[in-house]
Amino acid sequence: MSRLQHQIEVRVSRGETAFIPYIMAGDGGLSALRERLQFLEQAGATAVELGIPFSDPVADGPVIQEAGLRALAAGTTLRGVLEEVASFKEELSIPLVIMTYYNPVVQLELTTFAQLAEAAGIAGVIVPDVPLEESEELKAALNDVSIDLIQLVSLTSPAERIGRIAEASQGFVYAVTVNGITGTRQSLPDEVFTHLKALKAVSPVPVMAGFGVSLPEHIEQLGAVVDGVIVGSYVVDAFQKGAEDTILPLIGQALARKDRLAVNK
Ligand SMILES: O=P(O)(O)OC[C@@H](O)[C@@H](O)c1c[nH]c2ccccc12
Repeated sequence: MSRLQHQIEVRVSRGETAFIPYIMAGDGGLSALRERLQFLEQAGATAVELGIPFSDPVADGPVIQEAGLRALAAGTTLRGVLEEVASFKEELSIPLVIMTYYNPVVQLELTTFAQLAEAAGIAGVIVPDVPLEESEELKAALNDVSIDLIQLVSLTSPAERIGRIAEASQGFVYAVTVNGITGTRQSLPDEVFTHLKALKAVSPVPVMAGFGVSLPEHIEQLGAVVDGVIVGSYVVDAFQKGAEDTILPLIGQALARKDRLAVNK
């Protein structure tokens, strides 16, 4: 079974909400990566989504875009990140998910990417600009080395498409809770919860909700309907300010057991 799916299910079976922070690889220099990953593992993250900087990040909001620019200025490349992770992977026990646009993958070549990712112990890959219909080749290359290809689903897609995406997704399915770009915000619209429940009901893999999650309340509310949350901009901003301790209350909320009676009903 998928390592990612297993880790998420372990957390959920304990009554927790799975928590996947996103960080931009190479922000703060590639040498900061190892320490940041260790910090997140020790703090209780379920897995980490590791972003690869790219010059044209169409889905990224301003915080992630700026982190990407800093990482690019520091000379960060997809190959460099994977080689760096390979050098310390034994020290980490939580799974890593690479988030990259397709262009850097194509430049590296699909099979080289898959081999380097395998050598780095990567568990899953997210490529937001490869739609389901065009993902076969990428999926085959990754599955050859036992790496999951995670699909993103927009909650406003037709029900039939949502079902197909969840069926095809491996490790978990990434539920995008806002139309638009990444970034923090105050409250989650009501219809998000209705859509998430519908997705959860049809998905054979765990459902992780991301985009705009930045407060403990968001995690409490989302944890009641899905398996976990992904937090990007808040985490990237915290590391950049040297204020990573402000991530701890979010992880604390995710680790707090939900009311078991309610959950088991
Ligand atoms: O930053 P937010 O709103 O917390 O959302 C997570 C997001 O940043 C991360 O998962 C991500 C960064 N870039 C992406 C591009 C597409 C999908 C997802 C992402």
